[in-house]
Amino acid sequence: MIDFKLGKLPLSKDIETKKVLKKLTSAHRALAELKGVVSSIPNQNILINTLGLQEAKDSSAIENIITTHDDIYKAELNLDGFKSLNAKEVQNYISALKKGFELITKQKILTKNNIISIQSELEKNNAGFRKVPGTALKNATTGETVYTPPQDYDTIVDLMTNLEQYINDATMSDFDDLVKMAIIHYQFESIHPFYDGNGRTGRIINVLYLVMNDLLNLPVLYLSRYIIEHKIEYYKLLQEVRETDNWEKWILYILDSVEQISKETIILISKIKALIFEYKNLLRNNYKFYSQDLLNNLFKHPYTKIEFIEKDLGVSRITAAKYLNLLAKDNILKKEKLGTGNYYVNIKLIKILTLEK
Ligand SMILES: Nc1ncnc2c1ncn2[C@@H]1O[C@H](COP(=O)(O)OP(=O)(O)OP(=O)(O)O)[C@@H](O)[C@H]1O
Repeated sequence: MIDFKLGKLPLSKDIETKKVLKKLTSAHRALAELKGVVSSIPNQNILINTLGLQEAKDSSAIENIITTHDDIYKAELNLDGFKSLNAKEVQNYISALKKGFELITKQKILTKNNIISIQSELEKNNAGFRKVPGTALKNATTGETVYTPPQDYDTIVDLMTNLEQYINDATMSDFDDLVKMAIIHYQFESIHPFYDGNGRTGRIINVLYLVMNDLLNLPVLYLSRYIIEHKIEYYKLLQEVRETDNWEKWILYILDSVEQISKETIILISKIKALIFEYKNLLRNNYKFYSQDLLNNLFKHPYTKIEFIEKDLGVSRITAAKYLNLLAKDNILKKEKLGTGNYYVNIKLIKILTLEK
């Protein structure tokens, strides 16, 4: 382990090398296209839930909290018959993501306290920044300590205050926003301000930063799947910045993740969009009770239930049950039983979500 002291931002050297500038062009192009595709969906908010659940699953998997799609959609139903601790943790991730989005939408800035609220929603505790020393980052295979983050509470607060400034004050550095996102992620993970949840909170900060800088309107670019697929490199490159000041590779890694995931998400959203239109026509032409709210409900909740319909459509329980049962009878939804309750699966949507790369 090298002796390393984490410095404050901004960086004093220029890290926008030729390779980085070249990669920035293609990453931005893909991201801009994603922003456009998202805007073309009639009710974009459904995507936060549907894609957010995917991300919650992937991001939690990096922390070895493994669930299936079936489990996370079941957990969202909150029915008595289903208990899974891991799925509950995944639910906490999505509420932390939504909370973060709400905070930046309202306040337009991402403060230290916002970050604490996000982590607290994720971990369901109020521990805040680390106060007791002893945290060290270890190599998962050998158990060897690779990096000791700041141990002292005042130092952590000081570095987080500096990071807060860097996140919110664009004049502190004229690097491209995607380069800044990579720097912010490195810096946050290196401060490692919490006892737990630093990785997941850091991944939420990434997407919020994109929204704050108008690179996206909604938090729908999730890098976790890329990180899972390139996990060893992820840890190695973070460590290389520290050990050899090798920023270029780290920045290129993040830019490549933005480009690849943008492209994949464009395909996914396009498929969802086509299915929304298919269902819209199908429902509008065949059911008197068609409404935009009903359509949105079926896409916001890949597994839906009577109470969701009651609430979203403002109808009685009996009416909601009648609608869902009719759609199930016509094979538009699949009715399943869980404990004493029923739920209804949008099978075509599930196919898109689960067959997705
Ligand atoms: N050598 C390193 N340098 C900087 N950051 C590191 C290093 N090794 C790990 N990290 C960061 O620490 C995170 C893990 O921290 P922590 O266990 O608190 O978070 P988590 O959300 O619970 O876990 P995970 O990221 O595995 O989901 C990693 O995701 C990574 O971002």
